[in-house]
Amino acid sequence: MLDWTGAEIPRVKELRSVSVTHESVESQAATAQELLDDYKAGDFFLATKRRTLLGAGKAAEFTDIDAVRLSEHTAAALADSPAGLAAGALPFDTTATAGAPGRIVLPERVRIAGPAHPGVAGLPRRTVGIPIGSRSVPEPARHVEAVSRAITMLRHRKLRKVVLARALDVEFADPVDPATILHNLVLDNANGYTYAAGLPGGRDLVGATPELLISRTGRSVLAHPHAGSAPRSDDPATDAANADALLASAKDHTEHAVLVEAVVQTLGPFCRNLHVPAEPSLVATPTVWHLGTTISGELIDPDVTALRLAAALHPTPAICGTPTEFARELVGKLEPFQRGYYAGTVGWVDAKGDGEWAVAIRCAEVAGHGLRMYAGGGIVADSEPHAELAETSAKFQTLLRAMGLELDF
Ligand SMILES: C=C(O[C@@H]1C=C(C(=O)O)C=C[C@H]1O)C(=O)O
Repeated sequence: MLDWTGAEIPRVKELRSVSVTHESVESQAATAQELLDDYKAGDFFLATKRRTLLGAGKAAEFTDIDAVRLSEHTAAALADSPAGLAAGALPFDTTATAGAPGRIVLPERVRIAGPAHPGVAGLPRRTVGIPIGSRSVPEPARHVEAVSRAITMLRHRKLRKVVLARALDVEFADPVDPATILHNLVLDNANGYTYAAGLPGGRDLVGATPELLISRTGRSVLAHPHAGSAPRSDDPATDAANADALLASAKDHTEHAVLVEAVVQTLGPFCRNLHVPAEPSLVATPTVWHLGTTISGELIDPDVTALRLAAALHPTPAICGTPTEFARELVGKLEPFQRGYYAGTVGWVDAKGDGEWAVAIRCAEVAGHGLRMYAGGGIVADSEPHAELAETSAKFQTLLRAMGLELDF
């Protein structure tokens, strides 16, 4: 099995100059399907409702634990380079000195096409491979215990919210190609952000998240934080009942309010005219319902890039908790694994500072013959431990479906 925590990752930046081509949809009419077909392990890929982006090759690479420093290096490199765009991933923990570093690449070749859907909808699915073993980390009963411990702390009011996750390892008979998982994820997810990013050590992060951490287009800033979840159901009546129960759930509205408050507080100094709807709305993914709030604002200082905003916001209480430091510490104590890039952020930033950064959830880290999937949920004082376990199972379905796996765990 893989050693998910022990890899020695160099925290140096390297830069070599190569010629870079930045082909946009205007200069080359690539289709989203072509970009998906051309994606290979190590590349950066992002499909959204508006566009499909493929960054291939590596003109320059920056790795740094400190997300703000990484955003500054990236902005400086983009100013001096014909690359036009940088893309990559930040880990969950951007404070751990020995943890996984953020990794930003200036690709040698960037290609942008229109949205993948509806064009890809009829494509055949790909077969990911034959699984030979799986393991829940921790055992489901231990996750329930961890949630119970967190609830005790929440009731003592040291904490308002904490997000606890569990992992699922799957090992295959043959090496896993992230391209096959990405292909199926793109087919399954017409909305949201379907992504792949090369990681240090030759691994790949692949996933489909509904959640936008931040986007910047000129002075226009958008965040779409999510908190509050309920499973989808194949039975329309149950599905609608689950959505109604979520909209009526005081616990889920509390989880959501803590998140929106934190996002608004962080964006406040960067933006004017922040618009925050009074109530969240329902977001549908193929596997989970969520509560989401679209927050928009106008950037005060145009030099603040999308990546700099992502560095300021991350980690939000959607994936960490409140207060941040205490929640992060508790996550480290209660989860028996390092999150790595799960619950980090993936995205791109261009030379103007525009970009999109999505919350890296509903994902797997792929390496060699195996992969590790992650799913978590926000816990507040009136959470119920077994319901939290069920919530993580529903969230695993995004990846399990894409891999054609029906696992009971
Ligand atoms: C942490 C995850 O999801 C986050 C937690 C949510 C919740 O607690 O309701 C909802 C959406 C995400 O912000 C995950 O999918 O692993």
